[in-house]
Amino acid sequence: MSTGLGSSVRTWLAGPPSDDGEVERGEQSDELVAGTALARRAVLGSWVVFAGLTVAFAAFAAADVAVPLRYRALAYLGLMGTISLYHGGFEHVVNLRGRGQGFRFRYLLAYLALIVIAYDLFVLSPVVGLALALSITALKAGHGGLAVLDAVVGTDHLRSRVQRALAVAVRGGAVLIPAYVVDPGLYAMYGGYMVNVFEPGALQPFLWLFADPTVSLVGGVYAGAVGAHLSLGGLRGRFSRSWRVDAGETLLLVAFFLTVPPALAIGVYFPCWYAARGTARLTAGDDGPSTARAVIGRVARGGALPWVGALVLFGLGAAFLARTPSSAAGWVGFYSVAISVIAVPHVVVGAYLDRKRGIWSI
Ligand SMILES: CC1=C(/C=C/C(C)=C/C=C/C(C)=C/C=O)C(C)(C)CCC1
Repeated sequence: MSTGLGSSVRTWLAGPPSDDGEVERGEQSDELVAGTALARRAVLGSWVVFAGLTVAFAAFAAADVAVPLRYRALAYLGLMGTISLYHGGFEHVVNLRGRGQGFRFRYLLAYLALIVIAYDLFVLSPVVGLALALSITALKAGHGGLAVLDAVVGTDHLRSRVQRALAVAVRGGAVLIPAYVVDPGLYAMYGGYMVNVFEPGALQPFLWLFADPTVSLVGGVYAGAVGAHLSLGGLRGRFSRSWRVDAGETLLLVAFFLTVPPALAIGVYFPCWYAARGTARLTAGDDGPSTARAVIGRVARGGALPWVGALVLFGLGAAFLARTPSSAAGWVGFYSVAISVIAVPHVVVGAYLDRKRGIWSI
């Protein structure tokens, strides 16, 4: 399409976009990988938080101490509904800055149309909706994570589309698969809460997905993908700095999601990893703000309107629910459906269809 909204997944996988919207192949320029001290500090900060929580939860497990489900669920709802949701809107504000009225209108229209389609999918088949929700969550984490690596650290060890696709799969999969392997029953419970928003019991015929041999198979394939990603990157990038950072982060994410209980882990991941690093990434560009205060001010101003809009939409959704959840974990199910419905256009329109820039542009 000449509108600038056109399929670009393959282009994106080919490498980070350059200023004119084309992709760069092979070696990246120093400017691209330089980032700023601020962006690097945010990356470092995310490592500290994630390593700290991993150690803390490993210690809790060793001491047989469990954080009650209710508090984990409340932490998910609190962190996702504030920082993460706010940042999501801000990504579009940044992306639409300086674009023509016509483009903005088409962007918004495509966004709303996809919300309706994703919602209808949940209504027609909650289990297909759940599969879509999980896929879009992994794609957002995977592609968004790789974009930060492109901008702040560099990805010179990822030499092909296959390697970049593997990086997306491994980073995105980290958000879902380790926790699923550790406690498939808990996953089935949350998945159940998600489908129950539309059709109670819809997950019952699919409980084999949360038992062996499926769990072992999925875990085994994922472990193989992690191994392939790390070894291919190491060999092709000659164990360069970017490979060491990528490998360290990938293993940190896997350890985090193996140790921290799932809803809490996802609730920490999107605000404290995806949003924090995505915001810091902006400072790695030429025209981005360069102090923490300026960055926070810009996010606060830019994200307010879409945040209120999303909260109103979610509020309306909750008000018209046929069955109001009766527990905090039940609300996690509702919120996960709601955020996934808007995450579909977030990723598809905001990244894949936006050929020129996209929410993860540098
Ligand atoms: C809570 C939770 C789940 C679902 C989470 C989802 C679907 C989150 C979506 C987040 C998005 C799209 C964030 C965007 O910023 C699972 C994996 C079923 C089980 C474990 C707990």
